Amino acid sequence: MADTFSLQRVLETFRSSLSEEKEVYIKYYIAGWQELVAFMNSLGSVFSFISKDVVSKIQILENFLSGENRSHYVTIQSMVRYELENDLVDLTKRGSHPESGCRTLLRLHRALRWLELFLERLRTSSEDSKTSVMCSDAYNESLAQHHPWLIRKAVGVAFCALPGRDTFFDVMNAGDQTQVVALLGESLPLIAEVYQITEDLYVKNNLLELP
Ligand SMILES: CCCCCCCC/C=C\CCCCCCCC(=O)N[C@@H](COP(=O)(O)O)[C@H](O)/C=C/CCCCCCCCCCCCC
Repeated sequence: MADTFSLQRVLETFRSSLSEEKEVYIKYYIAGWQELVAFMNSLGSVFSFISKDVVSKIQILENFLSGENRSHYVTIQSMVRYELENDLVDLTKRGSHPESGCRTLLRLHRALRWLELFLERLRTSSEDSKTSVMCSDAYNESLAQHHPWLIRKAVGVAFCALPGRDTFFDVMNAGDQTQVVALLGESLPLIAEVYQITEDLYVKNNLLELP
């Protein structure tokens, strides 16, 4: 991974994650998250409890990708099929498969919705918009529904430490603000498509509430 964050690279990894048949390659999906985590780490230690959680989930998926059953973990679709057909998912309460690929990816999938909502707010924001407000509105509309009170409070504190809008535009390394807005406009439909394909798959298999 390169030293500096680049929104273009995030866009490319999510673009690579979509196959011609509209399946989602896990390898590129987690590569996109790795880029985002690198960005979050650069924001300071107040975010480390969040990045540790994402890194541990990426690690679980990477272990599947390199493990003996790796041929079943090429796409999210093949993973869901394999884990369900072989009873490898705890469906109602955590039991013998507490860290299945399906439940682990579901956590990142919910976070992808947060990212989509946040970036859309950033794209349409004005100069005096606050990143903490955009971030927390996007969070309340998505991930917060799945987090207990304590996590919601800790996340709220972390949001107060976010840099301002101009810094966000700068770190995206995509040129001036007009160019960043254009790139966000290009990235968002792609992120939304990856999100929707995964969402439809999870709905179809009744997997949206995995413990
Ligand atoms: C300029 C570039 C655009 C913005 C780049 C943003 C980079 C963000 C990178 C990562 C986002 C956070 C992803 C969070 C995943 C959370 C997964 C989750 O829900 N985990 C909880 C449930 O897991 P289990 O216990 O069931 O295994 C876990 O309990 C959560 C722990 C930590 C709190 C997670 C809070 C998420 C807040 C999302 C906003 C992040 C703000 C980052 C600011 C840029």
